[in-house]
Amino acid sequence: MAAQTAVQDRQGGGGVREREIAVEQQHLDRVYRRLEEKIHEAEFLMSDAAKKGQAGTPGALAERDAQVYRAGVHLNRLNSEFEDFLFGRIDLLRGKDGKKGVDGAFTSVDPADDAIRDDATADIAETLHIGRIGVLDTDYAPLVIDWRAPAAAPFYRSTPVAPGRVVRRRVIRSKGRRVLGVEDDLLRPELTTGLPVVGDGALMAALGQARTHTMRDIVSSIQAEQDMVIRAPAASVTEVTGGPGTGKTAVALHRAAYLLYQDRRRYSGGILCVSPTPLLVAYTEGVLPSLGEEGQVAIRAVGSLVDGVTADLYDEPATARVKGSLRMQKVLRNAARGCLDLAGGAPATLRVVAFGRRIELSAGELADLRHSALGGTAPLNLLRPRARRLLLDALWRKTGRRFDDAELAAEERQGFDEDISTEQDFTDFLDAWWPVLEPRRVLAALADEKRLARWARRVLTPPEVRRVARSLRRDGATAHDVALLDELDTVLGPVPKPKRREADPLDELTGLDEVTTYADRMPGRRARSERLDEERTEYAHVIVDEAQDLTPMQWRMVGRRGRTATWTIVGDPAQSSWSDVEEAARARDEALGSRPRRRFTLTVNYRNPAEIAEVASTVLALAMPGTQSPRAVRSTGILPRYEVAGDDLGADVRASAERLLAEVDGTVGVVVAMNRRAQARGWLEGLGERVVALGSLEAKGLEYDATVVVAPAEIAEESPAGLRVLYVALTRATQRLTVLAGDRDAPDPHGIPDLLTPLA
Ligand SMILES: Nc1ncnc2c1ncn2[C@@H]1O[C@H](COP(=O)(O)OP(=O)(O)OP(=O)(O)O)[C@@H](O)[C@H]1O
Repeated sequence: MAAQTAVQDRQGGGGVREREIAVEQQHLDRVYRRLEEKIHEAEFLMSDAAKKGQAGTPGALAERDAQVYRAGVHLNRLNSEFEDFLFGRIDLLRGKDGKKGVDGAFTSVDPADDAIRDDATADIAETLHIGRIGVLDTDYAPLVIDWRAPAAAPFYRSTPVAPGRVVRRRVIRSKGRRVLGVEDDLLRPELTTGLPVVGDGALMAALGQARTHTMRDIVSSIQAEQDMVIRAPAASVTEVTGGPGTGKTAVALHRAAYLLYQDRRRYSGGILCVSPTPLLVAYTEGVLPSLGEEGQVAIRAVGSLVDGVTADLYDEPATARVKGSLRMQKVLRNAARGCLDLAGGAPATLRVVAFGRRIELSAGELADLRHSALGGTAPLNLLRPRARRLLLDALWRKTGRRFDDAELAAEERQGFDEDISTEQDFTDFLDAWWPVLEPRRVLAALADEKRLARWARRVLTPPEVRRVARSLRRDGATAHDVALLDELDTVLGPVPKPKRREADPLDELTGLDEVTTYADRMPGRRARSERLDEERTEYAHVIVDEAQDLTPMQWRMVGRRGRTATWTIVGDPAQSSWSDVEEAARARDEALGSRPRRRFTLTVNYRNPAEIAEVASTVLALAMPGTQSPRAVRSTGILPRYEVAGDDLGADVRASAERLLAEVDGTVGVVVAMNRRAQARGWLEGLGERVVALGSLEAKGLEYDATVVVAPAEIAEESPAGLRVLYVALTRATQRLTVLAGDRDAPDPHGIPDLLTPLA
């Protein structure tokens, strides 16, 4: 019966949709009335706190700060204009144990034994609305359940196969205070409950929407296998693999929001999310604020993990391979030591005057001293005091002074040390002989091929040396250089800072760990929050997106930021642009140590229609034979278009892009080989903001309504991992794909390049 009702309503039976929208509107109105009351309460608390500001005793001030903090956070969240503050509803059968949890909802997942009568009728015992934050009514009944609360889990987890207590799942679409639509999924179609069912389900509605240049959250349509990952306990390492479009990035970001909700105090230590490119950071960084979370999560490109450096260049694949390999550790250690000699200006000998006569350390003696100072593994800048001491010891020995009385000897020695070490000649010598080294200076020194060859002897081959030196002579840095700088930071140790200025009174004001969102937004405190962000080098949780692309040296860099952290790592080996997959896997193991890992696999492709996924899978079969493609969740009936470029590649690319712009409402991405990036931008000039040109490596993680993949063979031949990079390029479109064969492709009579032709 109910199933029949559903069918009728999906076919647009009467005013059911309008009636159901009106029902949800009523609920939303009630929620907003309650929110307004709570905003007034929070405002009252704020002004009350301001009055206490005049009280003056330390206890009152601390209480005031805590109160201002709490009220501010609250007010901020309430005032945020969420496009769809309330987005879900579940109608449930009576639960097994009839117990309620702290959020006011029944806790049992399973229906009571007698919840369903013999004639397959049942009553709805509980209706829960799900939203971005929880709201309780004056009588503590839940008006809205936070999507991360345990009571909201069935909204995401229930499936027709395992529905639990859920009879109907509804996604509510609203804008501001207006409900615009509802989409229902009936999870127990066999039951008669009298619930109307409207629409075709929320997932398909979400997937069909036009894309913009920023990622949307998926909070209203998270699927069961994704929910398992999002809510997995934060123990040690959570590893998620899955093909393109399976929601790995989305899931990782929602997990960050979930972890903060679960244990805000623990994660006040910060969550770091590492992304492969600045483009992917820009694409994803709006998701957490839309989930009501910001402040505690830093999303950074792997090339922006070291303060003061931004990677704005790319390395050729062969250079990246060398710079990313673990062999660079040895080269950098040699270089750091070598740089002690390079600083220049240190006289060959050290001469000082003591006790009225000259004393001198010869070049040979100095070399021995340096050798013994360097024994051990401490960072070079931290060895400077030791080097200074060894110099003073050696000079003292040269004075030939002997004392029978130990106390007198110690006194004399102390006087000697003070005299010598304040002498200009000695301090100048020390600065030149054991200079304080900065990572950038050492890295710059590697640009000299002869020097690098010396430091890399028996570690890198001559062609490798040439490549690395040449790449470092450019102005700017790559994401691989940033990992080298970070390694050097460890090899060299901290650069002694000039004396600290007076303590900032704000440092004392916020004893609370959760300085956070509210404090960040207070005018005048911005500078402090930025400073905190800069100073934070260790995090409580580290998320690595596109983990398959981190080089061993980058793993070391990221690993240093999460020594005591829990981890979420998402990636897909089939999309790796790193040529030595095994070396990267070893480095990952080293970064993660022996922490236990919990593994998940996502299996459904939500991005590409089946028609596009099929083309991509032919390339996957070449790139990683035997790898399973994820199952595309929908099909559009629109086949990829194949074209063959003529003499003017640029004009053909532009024409393809123009055609796609006319066919889709949202974005168009044009993917070219890395060395054509600038050229491609020129081809698309004037076509507007909906279209972008991307180098193959820049396309990682992004998506567009439509894409043009230009000259597949060029992309595939760019590097040893080229076929995997091409696989990435082919999996970016949500609706339409055009493949434009170039010079190096061998298209068949239908224009299909040989690389994209299924193997016989
Ligand atoms: N449950 C869902 N509901 C709605 N949209 C979803 C869902 N899961 C994923 N998507 C959408 O599918 C697209 C792909 O998601 P995402 O970028 O997170 O995938 P990915 O696995 O990281 O892909 P890739 O490996 O290609 O980078 C996004 O547009 C995302 O919003």
